[in-house]
Amino acid sequence: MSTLWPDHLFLVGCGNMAGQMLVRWLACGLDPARVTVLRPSGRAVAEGVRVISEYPATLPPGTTILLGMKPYQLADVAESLAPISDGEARLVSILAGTRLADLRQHFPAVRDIVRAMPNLPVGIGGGVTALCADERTAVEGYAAVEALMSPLGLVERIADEGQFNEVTALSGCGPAFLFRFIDAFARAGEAIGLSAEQAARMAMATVWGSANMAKQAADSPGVLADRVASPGGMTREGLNVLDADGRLLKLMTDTLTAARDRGEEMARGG
Ligand SMILES: NC(=O)c1ccc[n+]([C@@H]2O[C@H](COP(=O)([O-])OP(=O)(O)OC[C@H]3O[C@@H](n4cnc5c(N)ncnc54)[C@H](OP(=O)(O)O)[C@@H]3O)[C@@H](O)[C@H]2O)c1
Ligand code: PRO
Repeated sequence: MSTLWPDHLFLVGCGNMAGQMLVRWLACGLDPARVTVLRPSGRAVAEGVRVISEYPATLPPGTTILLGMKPYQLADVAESLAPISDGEARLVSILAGTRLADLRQHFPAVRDIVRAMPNLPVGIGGGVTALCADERTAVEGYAAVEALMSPLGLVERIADEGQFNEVTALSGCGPAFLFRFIDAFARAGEAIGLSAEQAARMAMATVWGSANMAKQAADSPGVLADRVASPGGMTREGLNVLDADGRLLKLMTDTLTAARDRGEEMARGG
């Protein structure tokens, strides 16, 4: 896997999201000596990884920078980071709602800039990472970032950056929606009379088994749902509730629309 890794990886921020990416990279063989994390708290990250809270005077040659702080901090971070980021550095941003054009404006000297949207399950190699680059980014630079993301799970190139907020709503925010679903599923089990612990255990195992089965099956999830439902049986009555007036589909569409629209507001500086 050694060809996956940049000569040096410089993480700006290492919280929930970038932290999970780093966990997976280290588990897959990235040498911690090749990693520097800049975080204001200076809190340790992992054995062998250097943590700093002030910007260095220079970055090592062949550095890939990962922007993993909050989107609104871009201007502040760029003020210190852009002067030490030359054309040899490669920049990857996971900042939600932050366009390639904004990144280019803040880092004019950097040639290879890739916008990425990972999600939290990357930490166990079961994530989704969407990528997008503009024409100024070299083909090899884009491919190198794609290779770096490959141990994290599914990697999808998005040709049209205009779809990046839709992608973020689906896969970037998606784990939150699914965690909420699992929680509600378990609590509904409790509401109809099961113990909280047993309902939580059984809901989780049901979701896990169904997701894995759906991933392997030749048939679509829609067909699989019908296969659970015996004519005139219990499942059909339940599905009728989810399906009435397209209720579940409408709920999910409204959820993704709200998340997508927030990304558009953020891109406008909101
Ligand atoms: N959470 C997700 O599921 C997810 C998914 C995709 C993309 N994202 C994107 O990932 C980014 C981080 O989100 P998160 O959920 O990981 O947030 P988080 O857990 O709050 O992490 C933010 C990180 O930024 C660091 N930081 C704070 N101020 C900084 C500064 N001035 N300069 C440099 N670093 C600074 C923090 O340092 P300390 O550790 O020292 O406090 C922390 O490590 C956001 O841009 C978000 O849009 C998040
Ligand atoms: N977390 C980020 C947010 O909530 C983006 C995807 C997941 O803005």
